[in-house]
Amino acid sequence: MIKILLAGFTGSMGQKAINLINNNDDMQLSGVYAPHCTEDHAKYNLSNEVNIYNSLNQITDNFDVWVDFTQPDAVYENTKFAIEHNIHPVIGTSGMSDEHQKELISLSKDKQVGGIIAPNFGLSAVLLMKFAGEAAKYFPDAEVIEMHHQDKKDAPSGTALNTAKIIGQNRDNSAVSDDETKDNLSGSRGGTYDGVHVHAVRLPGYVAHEQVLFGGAGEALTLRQDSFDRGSFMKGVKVAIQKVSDLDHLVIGLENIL
Ligand SMILES: NC(=O)C1=CN([C@@H]2O[C@H](COP(=O)(O)OP(=O)(O)OC[C@H]3O[C@@H](n4cnc5c(N)ncnc54)[C@H](OP(=O)(O)O)[C@@H]3O)[C@@H](O)[C@H]2O)C=CC1
Ligand SMILES: O=C(O)C1=N[C@H](C(=O)O)C[C@H](O)C1
Repeated sequence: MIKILLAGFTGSMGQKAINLINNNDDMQLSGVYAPHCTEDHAKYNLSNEVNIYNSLNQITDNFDVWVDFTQPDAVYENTKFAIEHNIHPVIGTSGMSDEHQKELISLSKDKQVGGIIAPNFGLSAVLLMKFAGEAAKYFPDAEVIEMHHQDKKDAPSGTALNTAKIIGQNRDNSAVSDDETKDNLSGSRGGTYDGVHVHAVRLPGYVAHEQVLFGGAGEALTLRQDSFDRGSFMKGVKVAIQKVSDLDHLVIGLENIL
């Protein structure tokens, strides 16, 4: 039985994760971490046996896996806490800096605690990132457009940043066309990450979507993925919970365990 602590259980993803755990016989939701939540098991689909912890230092029980769907400003501390307490982190929360990721990978190697940070648990997004890396070898000129629901707290998305990083790692940066556009409206060319322009759209009705546009001489290639429902992330979360203890350090990306 995999004993799970879920952080962010009141949120959109947290509620989906509770259903996933409750519907899998090899998983047990043993605790939830929620600094702002007063006890209200029924409202959040929790059985009364599940402990609600309001601060990290209350967490004294043993857990196997820490599932995190919280907020960018909480995720580093949470992941560090999990690794330091020999709990395997399965991290979906976006917004962790490269420096923090590097530090936690190093900590996980020292402690030999396997874990995963997945910028995206959806297969369509994982494949889009893989294909973008391949396309970037032939089309070095590329831009990323991500589109999300209006409640998303961070921009650009973790998936978009990871896509830009993969493009930057796979293309010949000396072959990228010069861009001397004069920005008449600040921000109109988006932000740049590893030299790749990234644009973020926030609109009601959307869930999570991404396009990567590659341009070449007289031709273009467009890659697109759409998550129409948050349930689309749960297959990836399930695999991560089941396989994370096979790892001996923290890895970035679901593709590492598929
Ligand atoms: N990797 C992936 O495939 C996916 C990742 N995500 C990411 O997951 C995260 C959560 O998304 P979503 O569920 O939509 O967001 P929500 O805003 O719906 O939920 C956020 C949750 O985090 C809790 N929370 C807020 N502050 C803290 C804190 N300081 N410490 C611990 N918990 C806190 C909230 O509790 P309260 O309201 O009580 O403060 C709430 O339960 C985001 O970063 C998002 O980008 C989302 C979808 C897929
Ligand atoms: O906030 C979301 O919704 C999502 N966040 C993740 C991200 O920042 O990439 C994954 C997915 O895009 C949904």
